[in-house]
Amino acid sequence: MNFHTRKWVKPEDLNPNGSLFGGSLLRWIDEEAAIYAIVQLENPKVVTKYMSEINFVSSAKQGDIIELGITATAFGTTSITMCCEVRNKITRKSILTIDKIVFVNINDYGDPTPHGKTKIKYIDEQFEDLGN
Ligand SMILES: CCCCCCCCCCCCCCCC(=O)SCCNC(=O)CCNC(=O)[C@H](O)C(C)(C)COP(=O)(O)OP(=O)(O)OC[C@H]1O[C@@H](n2cnc3c(N)ncnc32)[C@H](O)[C@@H]1OP(=O)(O)O
Repeated sequence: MNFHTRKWVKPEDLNPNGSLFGGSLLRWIDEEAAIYAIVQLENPKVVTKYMSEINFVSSAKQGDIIELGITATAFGTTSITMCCEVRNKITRKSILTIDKIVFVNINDYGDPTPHGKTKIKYIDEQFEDLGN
């Protein structure tokens, strides 16, 4: 899994216990998964359909640097399924895992539409396409 995005836990991200607010983390994950799905499906119109159980493994605190990792696990006809892990950038300790996040490729009317993708496209392949 590639950990593309790093976040610095700031005072505005904290819950009353002084640790990272779960809602902030989920917002960052939804955004990260949306960007991943847009890039993979090459369509800016995608919506979150489903998230499986969210396991908050350990907490993060103010000043921690955390990193978000997303990878595709399955390509359906109109959907893409991903898994996610968030960990501490320095200690590599796991903070959260989600086994299954499903995004659906939609058309201008908001209806599911086939994306035609079957496998992960890596960054270097995307640059190769641009160069050719
Ligand atoms: C480089 C370019 C830069 C561009 C720059 C732009 C930046 C701009 C960023 C914007 C980024 C926006 C990111 C928004 C992220 C949200 O926040 S979206 C908001 C929250 N989500 C929603 O509102 C969605 C509401 N739900 C719906 O509208 C409808 O349920 C949907 C999603 C259209 C699906 O409709 P449906 O009738 O349920 O569809 P259905 O045909 O039954 O199923 C579709 C697929 O979902 C699967 N599915 C259905 N139910 C489930 C389930 N419970 N579990 C798992 N899979 C399921 C089906 O198996 C099917 O998959 P395939 O077999 O086709 O692969």
